[in-house]
Amino acid sequence: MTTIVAGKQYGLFINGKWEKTIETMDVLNKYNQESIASISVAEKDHIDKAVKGAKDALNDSFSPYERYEVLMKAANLLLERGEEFAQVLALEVGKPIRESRGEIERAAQTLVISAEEAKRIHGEGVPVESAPGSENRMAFTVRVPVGVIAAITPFNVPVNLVCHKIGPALAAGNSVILKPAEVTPICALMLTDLMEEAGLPKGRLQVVTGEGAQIGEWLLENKDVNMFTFTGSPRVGEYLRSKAGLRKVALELGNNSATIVHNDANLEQAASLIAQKSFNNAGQVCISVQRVYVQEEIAEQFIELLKKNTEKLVVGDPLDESTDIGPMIRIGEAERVESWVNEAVEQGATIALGGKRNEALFEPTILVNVNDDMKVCRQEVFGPVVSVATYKETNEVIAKVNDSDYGLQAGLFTNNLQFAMRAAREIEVGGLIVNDASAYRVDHMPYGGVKNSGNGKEGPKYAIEEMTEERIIVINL
Ligand SMILES: NC(=O)C1=CN([C@@H]2O[C@H](COP(=O)(O)OP(=O)(O)OC[C@H]3O[C@@H](n4cnc5c(N)ncnc54)[C@H](O)[C@@H]3O)[C@@H](O)[C@H]2O)C=CC1
Ligand SMILES: O=C(O)[C@H](O)CS(=O)(=O)O
Repeated sequence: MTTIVAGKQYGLFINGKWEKTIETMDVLNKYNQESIASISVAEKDHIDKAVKGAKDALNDSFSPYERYEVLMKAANLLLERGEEFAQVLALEVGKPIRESRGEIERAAQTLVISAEEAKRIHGEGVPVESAPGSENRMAFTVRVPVGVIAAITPFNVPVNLVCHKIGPALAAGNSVILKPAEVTPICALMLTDLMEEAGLPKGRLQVVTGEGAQIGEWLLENKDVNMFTFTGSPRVGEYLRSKAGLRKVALELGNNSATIVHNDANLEQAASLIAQKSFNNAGQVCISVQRVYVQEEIAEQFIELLKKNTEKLVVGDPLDESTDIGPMIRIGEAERVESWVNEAVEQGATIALGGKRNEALFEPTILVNVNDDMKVCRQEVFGPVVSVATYKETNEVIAKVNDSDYGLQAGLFTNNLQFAMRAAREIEVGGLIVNDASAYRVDHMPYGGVKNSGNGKEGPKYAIEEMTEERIIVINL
């Protein structure tokens, strides 16, 4: 185990200082359930001190170019320490080491993109003089930071999704109070050290750890928090929105991602990509492929190819270079997934591959003969299970994909341009990925969903728009 975390107690990061608390929470190695380190548990006064410090920091200048320099330095430091972060990711998330390295590379990219966007924040000229009586006036808009942003992040992608919050927020001139997931907080705490080393001015980033619901309440009560940006479950997202009042709330929530395989698709390509993107991070990715709709006449051939690609995947210790699928975040979550699979079988589904659990490890599982009302289709599995159903024609499959409370991203394998463009218009999602699976994402693209998948867009350029206010300046000459 990497020595940097072994047995360490991490403090809260408030106004540039680490503060340890008497009460602590253990962070577990998700493969063997042993404690790897502990985190401090914030009390209300810590939260209020952090919010005040974040607000006060807004008075200290931090120019766009300085933000660019700090974020670029942070990206370089992250790449230099990539292996350390990857090892900790593998420990605290259970994410296979090869996949963890990929997350670090993406997170550094997210910081670079944020740095570049820091230099491109602008308003526009507004031709007020075209209004009768305004011939002698001129106007333009400017974008100003919203102020203090509370950023709350999920357990599954704890480096890149933290960077998707703090990168754009800092690039736009805000201060951030980060509350990482209590089950996978260590990388965020390591990132905090790194941001300070990169020259981030004191107070611009505050990091608090502890009981999510309790800290959430204290942040909601504090009216000096100007915005909430949340990535996590619809349950919590909806709660935050209901309590935030008139403050901005950006929500990146759940999904039960569908991917369509049409009869003219490249089946080898579809089966390979869907196998990979159904089981990354043990399926704990909100755009992970969960529902596959394959056209009837090619279904048998496709399912065999999907099985062939899936049975190659190695389940095991995330620190082992050969591992493709590590443990789920909790044994309880693996037990939930197991119960959903067993319930689907009782309702008529067939396990084409997998279905077995060993503690927190769950085999990559393919279900067939499913129907859309089974939990494994209707709800968000957030585990290594993909359900394959068939369809006859395009109207039917578009309706099936849209028959969901969620709408984050969907995939469509076809070479039929008319069908692809019709799907682009009619499938109710934030992103349609043609000739790849629903789980495609690069960090500068607009990313966010509709319906219960949330609102707003991430991707630094788009997040910055949400993390700034547009102000018009009119001059009467
Ligand atoms: N749309 C997206 O980009 C993503 C969505 N997700 C979603 O997140 C979920 C899995 O992540 P989890 O961490 O289990 O989600 P979660 O909603 O349980 O927790 C997310 C964060 O919210 C905090 N939290 C919990 N209760 C809270 C409350 N009452 N007030 C304020 N904060 C609270 C937690 O401590 C954690 O930091 C899945 O539903 C998944 O779909 C995960 C990753 C990306
Ligand atoms: O949806 C998630 O879990 C992540 O946003 C997907 S990604 O950013 O890791 O591609």
